[in-house]
Amino acid sequence: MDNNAAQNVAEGNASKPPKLLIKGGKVVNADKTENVDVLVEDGVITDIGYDLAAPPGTMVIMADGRYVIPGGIDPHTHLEFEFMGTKSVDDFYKGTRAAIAGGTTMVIDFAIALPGQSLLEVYDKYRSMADPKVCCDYGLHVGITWWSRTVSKEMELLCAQHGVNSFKLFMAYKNMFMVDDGELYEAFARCKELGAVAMVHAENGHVIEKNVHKLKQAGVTGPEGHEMSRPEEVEAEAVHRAAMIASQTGCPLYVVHVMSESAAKVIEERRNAGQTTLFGEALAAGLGTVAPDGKCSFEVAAAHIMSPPLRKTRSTPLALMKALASGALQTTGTDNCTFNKNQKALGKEDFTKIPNGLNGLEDRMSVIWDKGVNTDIIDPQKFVEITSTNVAKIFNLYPKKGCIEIGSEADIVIWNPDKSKKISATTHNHACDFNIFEGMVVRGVPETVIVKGKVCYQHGRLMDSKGHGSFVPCQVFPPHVYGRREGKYRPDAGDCGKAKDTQYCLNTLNFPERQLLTSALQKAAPTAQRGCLKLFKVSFTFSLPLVTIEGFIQTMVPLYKCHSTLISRSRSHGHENLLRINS
Ligand SMILES: NC(=O)NCCC(=O)O
Ligand SMILES: [Zn+2]
Ligand SMILES: [Zn+2]
Repeated sequence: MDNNAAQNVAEGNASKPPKLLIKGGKVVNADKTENVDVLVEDGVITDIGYDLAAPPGTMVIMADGRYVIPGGIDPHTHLEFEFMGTKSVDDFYKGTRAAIAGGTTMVIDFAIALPGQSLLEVYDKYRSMADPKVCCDYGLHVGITWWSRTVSKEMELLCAQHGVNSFKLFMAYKNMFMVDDGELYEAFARCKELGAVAMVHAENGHVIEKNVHKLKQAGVTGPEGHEMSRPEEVEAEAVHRAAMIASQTGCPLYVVHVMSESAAKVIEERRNAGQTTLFGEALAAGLGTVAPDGKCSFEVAAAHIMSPPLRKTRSTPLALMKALASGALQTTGTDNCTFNKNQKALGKEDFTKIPNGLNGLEDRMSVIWDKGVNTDIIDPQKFVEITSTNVAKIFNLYPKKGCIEIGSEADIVIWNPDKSKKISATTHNHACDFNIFEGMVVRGVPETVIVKGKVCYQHGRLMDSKGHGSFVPCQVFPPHVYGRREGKYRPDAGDCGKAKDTQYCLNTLNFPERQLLTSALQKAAPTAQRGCLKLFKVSFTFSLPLVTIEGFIQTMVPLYKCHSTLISRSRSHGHENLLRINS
């Protein structure tokens, strides 16, 4: 490194980040691992290759023996969130600082409008809280807790003018955030029209209310009542219901904080049945720990309370990790929503008043590496996929984020798989006074964290990065979710009249997409015959998202035991969009 570059890094506040050359590391993307060097200029990756030379003024970072991975993207945080009569203590400064210390270089937070409140107003409020102080980039999901024509219109404005492409609906928190099935339907249908991703907090709020009432009648007021009131099936039922409504509206659905094996199973089953735009997110908390046993103090029990609850079942973390490994779940977040002990004490006499939420933002990457990679359940590529790439794809940030490619933003982590750390509230960078992973020793830590080309963390030291991050607009119609579109999306296009023989014009097939695709494939299948390897060929014209169809066919075709499947787009048959499967 030359003198100027060295001084910039030492000060940590250079206005223009120096050029960086990361040498000797193993670059891991979700789809490949290569021993290559990475050159960064002006916050962007400008070259990747063998033995790259350092241009003048370049800071060279040696990464021998370490992995070079895309910075983590946490799709689920609640920073300075006003909730249950108090406010989460990690604000956009402390929270994003803690994120960087753990190898996360972007967060997506939730701007949640209260019933009757304008979505635009709450969005503006979040922008003004976050913009001046975020240390890394951030995006916003908007929470919808009521339904009206105004809400519908504001969703459109948020998508068209404000860089929002995802909306969260709540099936729990009755009388606070909860919407009913009709409102879910309206919101999902609107998301589909706008090309947005619907998100859901899936728990049955009515059943929880009844259970709370029964528990209180029986004299249960302590924190143990929380999990008792929200058993696994209460979560699983809501996941199923939300997925069904998403299917009926044709809307992609992202289930946040999947906390139980039963809920993960519902997602897996529906995906296997063809609902391939159903996505599920596990949390660091659910992967790394379980609910404490009943003998612990109020303080400890309350600190672990979130919704859906951390499960007592000791097999849950492993089951969730396996669900990520198999692709049944796709992403990991944290739901970082931190409260101090004095805030948790609001529920000392009544468990329903304990503010729901816990930490994870700083520890997510190491906890998942330790519980997933070190145990051989996932490999480093899968780690990258579930901590960064899939989030970038689902929320349309890819390939700007979520990968190490030429042209991508330089959000890069040099990951030391051999170094360990002991997690503790006494040393963490969060604002809260408790850490649910207290005492856990994790092997695999970030050594250097580069955010948009600036070294923001190195060897345990955080550089001052207040305001270094910025808001990242997320565009609608993520190709990963809605398919690759050319021109205008045509959800209502009619039969083109050109489909012949084994061709089915899917323009005529609207809802429910899955059943219609199934029967179309079944009609094509006789030439293949169930269970044999005979060739068959079928072409579809479609107005549906390509990814939906590709994903569907990839799950369907093996049912017919076809030898191999090639799916390609063709324009040669006079169909604007022709999907051909050769098997
Ligand atoms: N999850 C939780 O307990 N707190 C944050 C709000 C939410 O995501 O439901
Ligand atoms: Zn939630
Ligand atoms: Zn949340």
